[in-house]
This record gives sequence, C-alpha cells and structure tokens, in this order.
Amino acid sequence: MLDLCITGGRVVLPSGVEETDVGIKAGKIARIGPIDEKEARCIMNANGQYVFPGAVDTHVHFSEPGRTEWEGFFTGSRSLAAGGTTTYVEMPLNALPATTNRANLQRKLEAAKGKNYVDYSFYGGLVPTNLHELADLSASGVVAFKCFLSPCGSDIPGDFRNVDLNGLRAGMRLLAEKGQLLCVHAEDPSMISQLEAKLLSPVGADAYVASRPVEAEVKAVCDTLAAARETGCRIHFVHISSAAAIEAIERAKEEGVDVTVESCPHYFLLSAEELAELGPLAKCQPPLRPKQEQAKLWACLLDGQIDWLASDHSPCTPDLKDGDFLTAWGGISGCQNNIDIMFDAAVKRRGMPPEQLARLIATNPAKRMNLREKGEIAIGKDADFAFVDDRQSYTLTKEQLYYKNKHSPYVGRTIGCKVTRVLLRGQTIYTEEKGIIGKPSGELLHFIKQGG
Ligand SMILES: NC(=O)N[C@H]1NC(=O)NC1=O
Ligand SMILES: [Zn+2]
Ligand SMILES: [Zn+2]
Repeated sequence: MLDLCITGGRVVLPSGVEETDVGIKAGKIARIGPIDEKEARCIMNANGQYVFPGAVDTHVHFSEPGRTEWEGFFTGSRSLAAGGTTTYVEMPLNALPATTNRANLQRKLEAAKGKNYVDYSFYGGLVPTNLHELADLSASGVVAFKCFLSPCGSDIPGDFRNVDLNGLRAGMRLLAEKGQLLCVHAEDPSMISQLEAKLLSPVGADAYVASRPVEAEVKAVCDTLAAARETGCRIHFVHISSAAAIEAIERAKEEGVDVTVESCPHYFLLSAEELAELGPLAKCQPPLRPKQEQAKLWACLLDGQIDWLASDHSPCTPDLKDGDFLTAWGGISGCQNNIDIMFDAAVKRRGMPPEQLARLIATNPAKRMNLREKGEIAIGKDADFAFVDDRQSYTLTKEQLYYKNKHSPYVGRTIGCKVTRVLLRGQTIYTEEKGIIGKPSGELLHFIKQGG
C-alpha cells in the first residue's frame, strides 16, 4: 500500500515531462506510472500543474549563529520551503564564527537543530589560517569547501578571509588528497582594489559595476583553473556572471579538469542598466552585468554550459543597504524565488524544456554535492516536490516574503507562474492557501564520502 499518490500532474522526469502518477511510501518515491486509486491511502490531484523535483540550493548564507538579525535557519528555511526548495547547503561565512574548523561547525549544527523546514547541509571554509584544520573539517561531514579570492565584505575578527594564490594552491593540495570539492568565489583582488581606489564617493551604480569588471572574474577563473590542473583538486565556480568566464571553464572541462560552474537567477533577471533604479538592494559580487553581457550568459545557460543555478541568498538588515554602492552590503535576498522566476524567464519565455530546468535547480547540484537522496523524480529518491502552476501569475509583495528582513530586488515583479504546493519527504510543508505548514521537519543530510 502506498502512503500517497500524486495524480493529474505533468511530472518533470529526467527523461522529460510525463502526465503520469507518482507513488510515495515512507517518504520515498516508490512508483512512477499509472496507479490505481485503491493502491494508495491518500490521493493528491496536481490538476495539470508541473510536478518538479524539490530544488537544491547549494548557495545560501543564513548567518546563524552570530548574525541572526540578518537571517537565521528558521526564517531562511521557511523562505526556501515557500519557493519549492527542499534542500540547501549553507555557506561557511556571514555567521560568526565562520565555519573554518570542527568546533565552529559544531556550533552551527547545534544552532540549526529543530529550526529547519527543509533538509540541509554545510560547507567548510578554506581561509589563510586554517590549513592545519582542513583534514579534520573534511572528516566532520561538510559536503564541500568554499574559498574567496577577493575580500569577503567584512573585516570583523572571526569573519571569513580570502586566500591568495599560494594559499589557494596549498588548500587545494590538501583537499585533493581528501577528494573534496572546493567552491571558489572568483574575482581578482588586485584588479578590484586598483579600480576601487579610483572611485569617488558617493559611488553610484555604474561606477560600482565598472570597479568589478568581467576581466577580474575571468582572471580569477583562469588562475583557479591553473591551480586545479597543478593540484588535481575538484573545483566548482560559484555565481559566475559572464560568458567569457563560462567559456574558459568550458575549455578546461574539455581538457579533463574536474570543474563545474553555477550562476544565479539575478544575473539573468536583473541588469546593470536597472541597478541605479533598484538601488543597493540589488548590489552583489560579482555585480549585475549590462544587458548585452546578460544576453550572452542566457545563451550559455540555454546551451547547457552552466551546470546549475543557486540563489547566493546573502541577506542583511535594511540599514546595511542604506549606503552608497561601495559601502552598502553586497548580497541579494532572493532564495524564495529560486524556481518561479526562472521557470517564468527560462521555460515560459525562452522555451527551455522543463526537464532542463530541473537539472539546473535540482539534479546537477545534488549529484555534485553527493546528496544522493535528492535532486530528481526517480524511484528510491526522497519524495520532495514543488508544484508549479504555469496558468497563474502574481506580483511579489514584501508581505509574501518569509525572510527575516523582508526586502528583495524581486519585490514588485510580476512572475508568470506560481509555486502552489511543496512536499518534503512525502509531507506537505507549504501550500499557497495556508502558507508554511506544521513544525520544522528538515533533517541534516550526512555526507556520504567518495566511494563510501
Ligand atoms: N559575504 C557574502 O555573502 N558575499 C556574497 N554576496 C554576494 O553578492 N556575493 C558574495 O560572495
Ligand atoms: Zn561569493
Ligand atoms: Zn555567497
């Protein structure tokens, strides 16, 4: 007997969209295909909506412990749940202390207990001072590591620090031994600091964008690729904003470098031309790019050259968004809209097959991060789903946001679809009528080691 049968949906399977049924037993996907009503205790009619696998967001900053006024596990995970993301991996920075050793990871695990509406896991950080702690951190259950090549936006003691190229290579050698994946924020620090030194205050949108050019991204990507070739470390580039960087990564892939690349919805939805009007709410690093650059990035995405999409949800309190474009916090609050804005922009308006979007938001990140129960609608996987109604559209308001700080550059935007229901391991955790349902039931996902 099945616990639940989802019927009447357009199910986004790895092979394509099928009008079929999905059977769930003990939180897992147990059947895909026609199911007799008598075979399930409960029937859920998706009424012609798309049934997507729950999204996997590998790039959020929930800032807990230490900066819970910025976000936190409770509010952050509710935001994800409402948008159809059922798994996240949380970055090692913006919380205090940063996740740079086992003891700090332990504090995160404690802080996260019982507060999560979706399943979760953590990164460890690579910083200039923790080479001797990497092996221990690697063994303590982080899914991957993260480092910055450019400064990270805060000078507070205990906060994250960027590595130089020697530090990068040293870290890579150690992580390569452990088979670990290193995720890299790629912007060249010397190019940026030289350009920043010439900025005149108050710094406007155009001047800010010009201070972090595509060339700085490409240079850092090429330096990182060279270090990966030298050390054999598996790498992943976070939030890439330019086609030129994607092309350099594509060439390295062809050579056999073990590398993947992510981009974020904001690089496709928002542009440098709109930045002055959007204000510092849309300030991020690397910055939004001009429309001409954005069109090239869209071509890369549609062409399959970008492995996945992640939000880089990097929230803060409203006062930190008050300054000019140099002093305001760099980070966009956007993780509640991971699925709907990209479904609208990519599938509805640009003809991307829904199964390609499913790979970008769920399958590919789950595979690379070894989250084996997650990422696709297939037998044996966790029964995590997001129902997407492409016949609805809505205008995003502040009141709809579950973030601790209810701001986002997407507020006021009309989105041509809606996430109407979300399930985590077979249980409904969100509906459009009721909002978030029940108590936090998210679980910590244990990393299964390479070959283990
Ligand atoms: N510290 C931090 O969250 N930085 C992030 N924000 C952003 O826009 N890009 C980043 O790397
Ligand atoms: Zn970053
Ligand atoms: Zn980030």
